[in-house]
Amino acid sequence: MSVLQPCEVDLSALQKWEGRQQLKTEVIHSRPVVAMAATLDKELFSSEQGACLAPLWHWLYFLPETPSAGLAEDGHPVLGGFLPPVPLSRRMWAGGRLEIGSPLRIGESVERLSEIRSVRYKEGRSGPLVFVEVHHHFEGEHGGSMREEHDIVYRQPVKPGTPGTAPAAQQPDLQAQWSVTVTPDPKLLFRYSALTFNTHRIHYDRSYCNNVEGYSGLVVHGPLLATLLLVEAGRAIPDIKVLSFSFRAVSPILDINDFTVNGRRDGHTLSLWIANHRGELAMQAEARIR
Ligand SMILES: C/C(=C\C(=O)SCCNC(=O)CCNC(=O)[C@H](O)C(C)(C)COP(=O)(O)OP(=O)(O)OC[C@H]1O[C@@H](n2cnc3c(N)ncnc32)[C@H](O)[C@@H]1OP(=O)(O)O)C(=O)O
Repeated sequence: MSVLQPCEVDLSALQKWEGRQQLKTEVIHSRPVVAMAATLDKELFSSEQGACLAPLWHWLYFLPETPSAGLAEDGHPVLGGFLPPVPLSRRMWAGGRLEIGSPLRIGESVERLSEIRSVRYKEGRSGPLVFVEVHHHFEGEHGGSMREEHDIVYRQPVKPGTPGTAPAAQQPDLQAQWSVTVTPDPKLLFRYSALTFNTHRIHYDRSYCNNVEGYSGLVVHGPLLATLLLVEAGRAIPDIKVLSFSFRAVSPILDINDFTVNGRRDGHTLSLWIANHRGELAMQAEARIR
């Protein structure tokens, strides 16, 4: 039986995608690591053959291969292939969880098995939401092993030219031991979109972003914010080994203001967060370290 949600989302039709799988194999080449380090002005990570890939830098691999003719208006591949055809048009990266059994290594050939784990409908304070949870299992030829759960959220469209409903503001409840201010300029956003072959127009097309998706500035990539959390943690506490990482993007960071990358360590736990220019929480994360 078809279940229609208040915003006309036929959830049971979308849930037919649950269990769908995709298998890809790729060699972890050094070039993306060199380019990402240049983008962040950091020389922290080795790009030598056999070196461990920094946590979250695997997002520079297994990139989409959809031809331009197969892209939707928002720049993402047209839905209905691997991902279900959710009828809410505003996609965002909502969060994720990562368990690192053994880090992937540069030069290693890695197999990634992806599966649509669940499609869920929720009524959020900002409107109807559909969450698609995708699981990835990475196995490298030299023992690299990671499990990842990725939450993608779809939000309802806004009336062209009007601002969308913003999620409620929250204040971080922790005292930072380190805090770094970042200016999200167009060069940073362009380079991260290029490095991840991400055509989503909310990250580079200001007129589309303002007038179609209703954000008052370009949206900084969630995976870039998460990556910065661990890069700055690594600078604050050298030689940490990340065993697991989980994060949730609670409010968008826009390129019209600076933001801060914050963290603190309590034993084997890192509490990490991104705050906007008003000090409000935009992303919260936790890492287990050794
Ligand atoms: C790459 C890429 C895209 C991007 O990078 S987009 C930029 C990064 N992402 C963001 O900026 C997302 C920021 N978050 C939000 O805007 C809001 O959190 C969101 C997702 C619109 C939801 O806000 P609401 O205020 O409407 O939601 P509620 O707090 O009322 O919660 C309703 C239920 O949803 C669950 N939930 C909320 N947020 C998340 C989340 N981030 N992850 C998982 N689940 C979430 C919440 O727990 C509530 O569930 P209940 O079961 O308790 O009802 C690219 O596209 O590739």
